[in-house]
Amino acid sequence: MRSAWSTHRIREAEERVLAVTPDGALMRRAAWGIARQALAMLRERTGGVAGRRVLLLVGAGNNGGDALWAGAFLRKRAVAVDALLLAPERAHAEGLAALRSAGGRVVQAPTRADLAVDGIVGLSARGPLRPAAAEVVARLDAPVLAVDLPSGVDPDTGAVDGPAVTAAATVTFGGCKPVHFLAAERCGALTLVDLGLDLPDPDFGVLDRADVAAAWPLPGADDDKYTQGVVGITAGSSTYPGAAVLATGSAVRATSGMVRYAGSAAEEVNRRYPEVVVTGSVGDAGRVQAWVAGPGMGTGHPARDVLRAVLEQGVPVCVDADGITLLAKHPELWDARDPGVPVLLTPHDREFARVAEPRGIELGADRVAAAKALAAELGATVLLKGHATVVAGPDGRALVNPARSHWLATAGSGDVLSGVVGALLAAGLDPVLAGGAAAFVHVRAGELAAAGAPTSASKVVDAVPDAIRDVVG
Ligand SMILES: NC(=O)C1=CN([C@@H]2O[C@H](COP(=O)(O)OP(=O)(O)OC[C@H]3O[C@@H](n4cnc5c(N)ncnc54)[C@H](O)[C@@H]3O)[C@@H](O)[C@H]2O)[C@@H](O)CC1
Ligand SMILES: [K+]
Repeated sequence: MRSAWSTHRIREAEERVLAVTPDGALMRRAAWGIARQALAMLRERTGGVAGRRVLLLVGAGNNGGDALWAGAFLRKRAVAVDALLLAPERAHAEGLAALRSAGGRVVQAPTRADLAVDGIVGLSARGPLRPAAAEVVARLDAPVLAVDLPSGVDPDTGAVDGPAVTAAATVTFGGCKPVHFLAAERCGALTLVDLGLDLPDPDFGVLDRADVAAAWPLPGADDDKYTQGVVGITAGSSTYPGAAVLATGSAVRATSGMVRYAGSAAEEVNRRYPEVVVTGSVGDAGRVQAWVAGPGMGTGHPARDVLRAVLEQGVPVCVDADGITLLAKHPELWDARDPGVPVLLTPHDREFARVAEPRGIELGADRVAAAKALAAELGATVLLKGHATVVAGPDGRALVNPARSHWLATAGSGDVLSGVVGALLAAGLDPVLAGGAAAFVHVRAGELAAAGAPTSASKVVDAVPDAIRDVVG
């Protein structure tokens, strides 16, 4: 698992190491990491390094200092290095001296380059690129290697509110920052240079394939259809039977355990998935180990009563879509649950706001903080959908799942996710891990279904087994 720390935590840890490290040693280690990556990129793109051209974009602080030192190292490999100083009077003095004495040039306007190094702004970045930097960046045609993070993107939230760098690669130092996962597409390939920092618990973790494989429940020799966890789905309505078919189908594809469906779309569900045991109501459904409630179920009083019946059953519940709206409209529904039993909400932004705003929690740029605050307030796990999905538990733990493509932005995609979450909750996974692993497999299924062209939620459902195979295989 990779982890991310907000900038103030990285800074505190850096200061402890700086206090016991010779002056400039940390910066030179960081700069050497940049130089190595630059050499690798030059080799890969141009077949060599000697005589290739690198343009350094140098801002006012230590981020620019890193770039200047990296330029000095590159000169030693006979790379031609030009430095464009965006705040000449505040450029890092030692770094500039090192570059000059290694034969680097200071230029007044961008020069032709095989690679640009973005040392405009790093940990202290606030807001988008200022106009002078924005103009230079807009005119670049070389690939960009970002020092620490792509300038103009908020380091702690990944928010982009104006001109910003899109890097082909980023080299960061000491520990990853939230931007690296919340705006992964701006960072390109990420490398971490170890600075020997003693870091506290991270702000959030990022599951990799091996973590999801280790967590994914696989049937053993002694398992039957009941022991792997029975999933109950209550979803759909006469207006929206499709949501029931998608969520149920996705649970069927995600587990070899049993799936039950309770609701008014029983016939449609059974026609498509004969292996599902269907009934008209939650009360008649029989025992399940977890429920998924909400997709397309409506927001009227009958749906409210169904949700209450589900919450009263004392098993983990994934509440999605209309279920979330019902919880916002009828906060007393929370009283129906046993507080010791996990509830996992899977809101998109508008659903999140419906539940959070009456409780004084705003969904601002810091999506991780907002999801954590709502999870703590509700005593429930919150999976906030978005380009990067955030899963926050009531105990302060959080996971982020960066998306790698946009194909999952399609109608019914959320119903598919909730079915996978349900399968994992029924198997007994911790809800934060269930949310994180489900989001991971959901993204993979989306990629497989799309294969580079628009797809549909039904196709994503069908791709779930391939996605699981791809992860656990
Ligand atoms: N602290 C350390 O020990 C280390 C720091 N390192 C580098 O130092 C960086 C942090 O350096 P600094 O704290 O000096 O600050 P930065 O270099 O991030 O920023 C410098 C100044 O830029 C200005 N600025 C802020 N937002 C801007 C924007 N949008 N457009 C233009 N200018 C803006 C501000 O005046 C800010 O003080 C890290 O990102 C990393 O690259 C590395 O050398 C490793 C060691
Ligand atoms: K930067």
